[in-house]
Amino acid sequence: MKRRTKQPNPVFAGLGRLRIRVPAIARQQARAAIARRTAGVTFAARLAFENVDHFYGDQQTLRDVTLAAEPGEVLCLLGPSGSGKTTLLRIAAGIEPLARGRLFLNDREIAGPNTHLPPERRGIGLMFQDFALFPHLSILDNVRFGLTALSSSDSKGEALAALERVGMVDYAQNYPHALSGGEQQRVALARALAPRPAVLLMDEPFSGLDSRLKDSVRAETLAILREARATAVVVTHDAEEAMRMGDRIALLRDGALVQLGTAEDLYHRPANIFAAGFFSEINVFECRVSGGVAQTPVGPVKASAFADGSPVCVAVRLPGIEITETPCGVPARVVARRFLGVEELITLVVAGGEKPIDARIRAGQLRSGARDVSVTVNERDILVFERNG
Ligand SMILES: Nc1ncnc2c1ncn2[C@@H]1O[C@H](COP(=O)(O)OP(=O)(O)OP(=O)(O)O)[C@@H](O)[C@H]1O
Repeated sequence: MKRRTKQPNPVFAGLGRLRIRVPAIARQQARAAIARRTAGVTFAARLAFENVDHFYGDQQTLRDVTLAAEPGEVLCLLGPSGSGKTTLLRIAAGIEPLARGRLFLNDREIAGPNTHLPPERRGIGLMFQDFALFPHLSILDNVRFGLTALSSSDSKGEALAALERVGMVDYAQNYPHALSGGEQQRVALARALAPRPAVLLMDEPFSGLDSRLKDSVRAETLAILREARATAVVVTHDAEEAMRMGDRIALLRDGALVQLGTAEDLYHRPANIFAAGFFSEINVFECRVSGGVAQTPVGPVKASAFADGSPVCVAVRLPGIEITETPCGVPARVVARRFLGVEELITLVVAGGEKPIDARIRAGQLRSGARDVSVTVNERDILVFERNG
């Protein structure tokens, strides 16, 4: 059972979204504060994990994880549920101890066998999945919460500047329950960025938003992170979100790092079949190599890097399968079609294949009623892996 130290969700009291105008003087203060601070630039740092292990009781949660977020970069931690993404963030924030390994902020060790810098001294900001705004505090006071080291007027100026940056300064006197999910997300971002953390950690920051709002809020958040030049580590389980946001992506599975690279690296050169399947829909065929070729139900595939007799997995991306009624490839029969708008999902049985395969084609490309077809495969959509890789 998970225990997380999250603040309670704001209470939605069903009140209308009343926008309480802040005085013009407050907006001027906010703009002046931004101008003084060269657009609220943070001092981005490098956050590095070295050989980190972690356990919850007997269960090993992280296994020898080594990775770093470079200054000013957005690094996405991607992986299925339970792969250890949140645990890695909690270790970085200092709210979870590590069992082995070291954590560095620039060259300074902040956690290790003999070191544990408390969370409040790390200069690392944490933004939770549910935004964790305090329902009893105004938006302004929510953002001022992390600025207690400043004088009252400075903290007000900084908080207003942070709200101005996310386009929420006019809501400063409102309370969280009167804001939409997207507005709350922006306030949470302002609160996390206001103390100018060296690194900002974000745990599934868009998961509470509906899919339409998600795209725009994600784009805005990315723009704000870029403007603030913050180093950000963003947790997500959605590969497309990681590709949209991350300068680089760290893919985790069962607490271990599978691959670290750009979206292009992970899509075009996945380290194994798991990474390939995480970034695209694939058909998988298990076969043995003979004479540098793997014989699959959709035809022979070049596998010259593998010795004769090697067991391999051949992954074929769904859009890489071409279907025509002209007999020119492997004979197949259409057994199901699903219209998806721009595309169509086609399920086929291929002569000699044990199980049906899927293809994604442009909608309308294949005559309705087409049954006996030919299948060819685009070489760039084929990936071959060692069977146990
Ligand atoms: N407080 C806890 N006590 C015991 N086990 C925990 C605790 N928190 C997490 N776990 C377990 O540790 C493993 C990793 O959890 P973690 O939350 O880091 O994964 P995650 O990749 O963030 O998953 P999700 O995407 O579902 O949030 C899981 O098996 C989870 O059940």
